[in-house]
Formats: sequence, structure tokens, C-alpha cells
Amino acid sequence: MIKKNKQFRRIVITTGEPSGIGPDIVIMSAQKKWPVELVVCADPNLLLDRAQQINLPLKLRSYHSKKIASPCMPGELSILKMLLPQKTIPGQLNVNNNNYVINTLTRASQGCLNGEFSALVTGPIHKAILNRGNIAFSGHTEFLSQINKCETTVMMLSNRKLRVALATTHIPILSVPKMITQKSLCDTISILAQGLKKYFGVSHPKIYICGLNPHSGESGYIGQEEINIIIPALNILKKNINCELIGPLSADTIFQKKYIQHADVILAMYHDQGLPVLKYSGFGQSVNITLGLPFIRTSVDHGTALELSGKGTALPDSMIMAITVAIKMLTKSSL
Ligand SMILES: NC(=O)c1ccc[n+]([C@@H]2O[C@H](COP(=O)([O-])OP(=O)(O)OC[C@H]3O[C@@H](n4cnc5c(N)ncnc54)[C@H](O)[C@@H]3O)[C@@H](O)[C@H]2O)c1
Ligand SMILES: N[C@H](C(=O)O)[C@H](O)COP(=O)(O)O
Repeated sequence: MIKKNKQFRRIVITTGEPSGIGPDIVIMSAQKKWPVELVVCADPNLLLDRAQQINLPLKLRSYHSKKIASPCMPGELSILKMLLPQKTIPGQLNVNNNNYVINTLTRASQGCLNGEFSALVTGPIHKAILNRGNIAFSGHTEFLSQINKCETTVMMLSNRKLRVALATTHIPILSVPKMITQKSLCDTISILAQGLKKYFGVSHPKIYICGLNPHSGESGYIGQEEINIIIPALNILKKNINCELIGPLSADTIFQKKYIQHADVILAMYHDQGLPVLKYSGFGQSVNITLGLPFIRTSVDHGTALELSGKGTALPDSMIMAITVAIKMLTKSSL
């Protein structure tokens, strides 16, 4: 077991798909001073080449787990070396680099578990290229849950105006109704409430819950899931957890000011019920958080944007926010 450094923290960052904008936005985010050591698990040549392509200074210093953590200066990152099998061309996916992507994520996750790192921040991954190379991968959330043996985790995205969590994540729309059960909802809402208390200082979370069907099922005339699953799950939870649960409310009207201003989070039943609203209210200014893992994990709110890679035009705001929120979460959780 590696001793946790009490003075400065180390955050591990994965840059995700090497031909995407992940490396660019990490290098851009490193141009400012951070109160923690940022350790990037990546190929050093990928980062140095990309820094040159986007015309930014970058100095890499070797990461040593036994050295005392110290904050990186602007333009500097610590590097936990992983080698790419093939040189990356910005914007060009290469199935031969898939294992590299998975290995960086696995190594970073292990480092969080064993106490080397205080949090994991991830850059965007391209799900299709991994699957094309026969790696079943539907998202970081599912992958990290699986390798850390977590039965339930919760995806929550947050920006200055809104927090949205999801009852189901990356599954086909056809599978959504059968994946929402009383147990899955009870587990999801319990993790959500615990996460808000532990990391965000919300002592009595107010959680607004969407219905699944149009008009929340219209008293059972447009779908039965509200009556058979969502309402009974909320009734069980109301007796057992210390938080306020409001719903199910129609998803088409739940995102209005009078609810949002009181809600600590809105729970959507599926990906595209909640995330379009969240991203409309602040795409590029939001952070993706996984609750329920044995460590803090944050990420960007956007994808690989292959067409912007290596050009210097990708915006780093969401990556900066992901690092900032990880630091805030670890400060709160250790209070
Ligand atoms: N955190 C993640 O790992 C993550 C998140 C979302 C999507 N993805 C994956 O990324 C891949 C591409 O997805 P997509 O095309 O739907 O979404 P995308 O976010 O990559 O791109 C959508 C649009 O937003 C723009 N954009 C995205 N990030 C930007 C940034 N930082 N600065 C400026 N403009 C930006 C793009 O140019 C494009 O017009 C998919 O494989 C998807 O699954 C990964
Ligand atoms: N659902 C996320 C989004 O739309 O931003 C994204 O696909 C990333 O999810 P993971 O963190 O599970 O990779």
C-alpha cells in the first residue's frame, strides 16, 4: 500500500482517444497553475507532438510514486508513461491503439484504488473504435464500474445552473424500460443522495425525478412504469433515506425554473431525456461525475471532436472544470 501524501494531492488524468482532442485539452489545461500534482497517464511523445501541433509549451517530468507530490508549474505535467503501439495522427482513429486506451484507464483506476492518486479525471474516449476492435465498451462509467466490481454507479452531469443524473446510461432505447426496476431506482437514488452529501455538502438532498413515459404515464393510460415501478420505488425510499424525493414529474416540464431552483439534482430515466437539457444549458461548461465508485472520477461533458484534434481550436473549459470539481470533491470528502 502506497502512503497517501497529506500535503499535496495527486490527480491522475487519462487523455482518452489519442487521435481526439483529449491530449489537446489536457495540454491547454496545464497552462495554468494547479494546487495539486497532475499526473497524466499517457505516451510522452503523443503529448509532446500534440503540444507542438497546437503551439503550446509543455515540459514533462517523470512521475515517481515514492516522491512527495508537488504541484505542477504552468506548462508542466507529470507523466506516468504508457507507450502507444503506433504513432497517432490527429483526427484518424486507429484500432491498433485501442489497448493503449484501455491500459491507461486501468492503470489510472488501479492507482486511485491503491492510494497513489486522490482522483481520476478522464478525457474523451471513442466508444465505436474500441468496439470495432472487439473491446466491448459502452462508456467509462460502465467500464470503471465493471473493473472495480461496483454493481451500481451513477452518472451525474453538473454545471452552474443544473445537475442531472441518469437512471440508465449507455443502452439502446429499446432496453430502457426493462433496465429500470424498483431495485435499480432505489440503488441509484441512494447513491445519488450519498454522493451529494459526501462530495457536495448537501445535507438533505432534494431530488426531482422524471417519469419515463410522456406526461409521466398519464395515470397509466400512456405507460405503466410510473405506477408499477417508479412510484413504489420512491415510496420505499421515502421511508428509508434522508432526502426529499419529488416525482415522478413529466420530463417535458420538470426542467423549468420553479423546479430547478429548488432541485439539488434532477434524475432522468435515460441518457437523452436528461443530457440534451443539461448540454443545452451549458455544453462545454459542464462536468461528468461518476458516483458510487470507490474513488472520485470526473470527466468532460463532450466527446473526441476528431475534426478539431491537433488544431488548437478545441475548448478546454470542460476539462478545466473536471479537474477543478475533482479537487473540490476531494476537499469536501476529506473534511
Ligand atoms: N467523456 C467521454 O468519453 C465522451 C463524452 C461524450 C462523447 N464521447 C464520444 O465521443 C465520440 C464523438 O462524439 P460526438 O461527435 O457525438 O460528440 P463530440 O462532443 O465529440 O462533438 C459534438 C460537437 O461538439 C463539438 N465539440 C466537442 N467538444 C468540443 C470542445 N472541447 N471544444 C469545441 N467544440 C467541441 C464538436 O466539434 C462537434 O461539433 C463518440 O464516440 C462519443 O461516444 C465520449
Ligand atoms: N454520456 C456521456 C456524455 O454524453 O457526456 C459520455 O458519453 C461519457 O460517458 P462516460 O463518462 O461513461 O464515458
